[in-house]
Amino acid sequence: MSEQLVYFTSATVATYLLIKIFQTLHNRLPHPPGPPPLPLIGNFHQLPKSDLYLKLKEWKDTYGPLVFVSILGSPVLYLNEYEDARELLDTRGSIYSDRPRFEMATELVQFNRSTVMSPFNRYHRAIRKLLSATFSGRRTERFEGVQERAALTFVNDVLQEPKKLVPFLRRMAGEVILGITYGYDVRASNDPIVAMAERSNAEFGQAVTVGAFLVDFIPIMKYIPEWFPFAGFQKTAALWRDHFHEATNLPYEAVKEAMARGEARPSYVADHLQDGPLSVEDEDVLKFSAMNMYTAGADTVTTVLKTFFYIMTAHPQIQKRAQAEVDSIIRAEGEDRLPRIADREKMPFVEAVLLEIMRWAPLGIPHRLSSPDVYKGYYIPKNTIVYANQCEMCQNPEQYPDPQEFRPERFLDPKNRQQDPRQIAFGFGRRICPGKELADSTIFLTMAILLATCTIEPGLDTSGQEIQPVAEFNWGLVW
Ligand code: HEM
Repeated sequence: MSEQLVYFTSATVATYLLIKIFQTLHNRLPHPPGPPPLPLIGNFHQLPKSDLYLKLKEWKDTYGPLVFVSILGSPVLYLNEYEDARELLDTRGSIYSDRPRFEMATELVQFNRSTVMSPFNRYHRAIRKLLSATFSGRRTERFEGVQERAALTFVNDVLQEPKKLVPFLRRMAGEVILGITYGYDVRASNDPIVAMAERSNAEFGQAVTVGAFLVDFIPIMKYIPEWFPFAGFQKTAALWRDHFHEATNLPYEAVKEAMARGEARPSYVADHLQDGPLSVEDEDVLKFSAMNMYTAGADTVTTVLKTFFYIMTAHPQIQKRAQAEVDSIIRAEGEDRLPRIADREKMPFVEAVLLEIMRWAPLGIPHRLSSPDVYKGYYIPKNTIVYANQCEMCQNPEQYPDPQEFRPERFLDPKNRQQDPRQIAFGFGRRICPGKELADSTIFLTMAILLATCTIEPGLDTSGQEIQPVAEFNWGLVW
């Protein structure tokens, strides 16, 4: 054997032994602390049906910033502090950016083709590259006209029929997102594209409900053919898959046809089709990511603006101060115009109201760890589902004194800068929300236009008494 070969063989054996020793040491390290699990079900029985955030708070108070549980055999880690989320989900993002896999939702129905459920792979990277070319940084500024039109239509509609506030808000969010993604004008009622997207979104919600489908616990069942007795889930999966593809293809094909007629408006899809036809793979990347912008973004924007309405009715003095600030800019020096996004820097109080609203963040969307890791002396196994507990981070009293109080002024004191909650609410690392700039500017502009044109007050009951709204949050994946 040549000297070189001996050298190479010994180096390989030594490396192998080192890796083995390293793995053995890791396996001896404890998991992060958490409530003791039961055999088989783990901590499943301790998860409440609602208000999960209260249980997570209790666990945080007992076990500390990192809480490790096991849910039906799946390891789950809750990150309660911002610094841990930054370190794991951002800095170590190359291994903390996968998503949970659901046999029914992601594999059978194929929701893994949408951005939010895609595994962390080449397909996901291709999606994020395309999205970033249209949506990141200040690139959405060219769509301010779409945002302004949608906000004005909303104000007009809600002044005429205030009871339809929530459906109108949702339509406004849809109009902005579909306008920018496809150059599409949403119809005033019964819009076919919105209807299809909403149907698919509702089916997604059902498909990812833990415990709804046995195939999620017995993955081999996915090979049972559709005609087999008790294989109803296969029929459901096929139907939902068709709906998902229909919702994805229809608006995409409409843009292609409009481009062929020379009538397409600027949009995300048109941006990426203008250089000629795409390969089948690239078309998938574009059309599935386009549809997911609506399904991921409409609910969240609606919820934040609903919270704005609640805050304005609950705190009339905050509304007055915000209105005075908006008026001082748009009616200055004989002007009388609507607010624009460019006015933002001159409206620090309205900005602070927005930040304080964003502090009511929900639990984040789960990431999945794709190889084992060691952190702060704890062993975190491969496939651990990792949640940034954004809700807890935004209520941290060390960062935000009296966190339960709605106090926009907390963001105005230059000597005591408090953390921008958008750094938490839009998630982390390579999965950070790709619609964050669009969401942020849409919310700001809508708030400013509302403050410039309306006064928001509680409704009256039949005896003329004010109905005081109550804040009730459904703290799920969204809020
Ligand atoms: C205030 C409004 C919004 C909030 C608070 C919000 C928050 C989030 C959060 C927390 C995530 C998960 C990040 C992570 O996994 O760490 C996310 C992902 C996502 N958001 Fe948003 N979002 C908002 C609006 C929007 C809008 C308007 C759009 C589209 C126009 C959008 C599109 C998406 C998509 C596609 C993903 C999946 C990203 C991926 O998995 O790579 N979001 N968002």
